[in-house]
Amino acid sequence: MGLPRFCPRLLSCTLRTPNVASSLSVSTHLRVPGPVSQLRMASSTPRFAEGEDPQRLGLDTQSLLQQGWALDAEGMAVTKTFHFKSYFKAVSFVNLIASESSSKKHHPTMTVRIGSVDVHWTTHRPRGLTHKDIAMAQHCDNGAGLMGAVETGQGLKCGPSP
Ligand SMILES: C[C@H](O)[C@H](O)[C@H]1CNC2=NC(N)=NC(=O)C2=N1
Repeated sequence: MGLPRFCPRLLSCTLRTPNVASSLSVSTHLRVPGPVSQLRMASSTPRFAEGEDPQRLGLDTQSLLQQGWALDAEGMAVTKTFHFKSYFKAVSFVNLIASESSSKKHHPTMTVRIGSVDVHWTTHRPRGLTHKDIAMAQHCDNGAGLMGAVETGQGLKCGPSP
């Protein structure tokens, strides 16, 4: 098995000044589907659902953002990827969250990979971020600690060992 071959066009992109325009052009070289205008960027402003207390939730949301959570493009969801040393730990984490979701009747979208889990919390009705999303995101952070989550880059990865 040989070394990965570099794409000269991609290399020239990454060597340019790292401003927004160049990172967009790198993304198009990496074949992100759809036009550049549809690229999803994280929002910096949370949008809380009707009936929520933005003052209280605002502080809690800022704490989450400092702990590695991000807002989605519309500011209506919080997302985070948790990394694990084994697939079993990743699935156990999913089950832990699933159990709390069932009891609280509030459910995430989760994508399980061999050594990581993407978690996405939003509220569908009323539409936007609610105290339930914030509480469940905090529960995820606690659960990840219990399951031995590791730093980004330290999780199990698919593919041949080096
Ligand atoms: C009736 C039931 O409790 C509701 O449909 C719940 C189910 N789980 C949910 N989960 C999430 N994430 N958002 C919701 O609005 C939601 N609604």
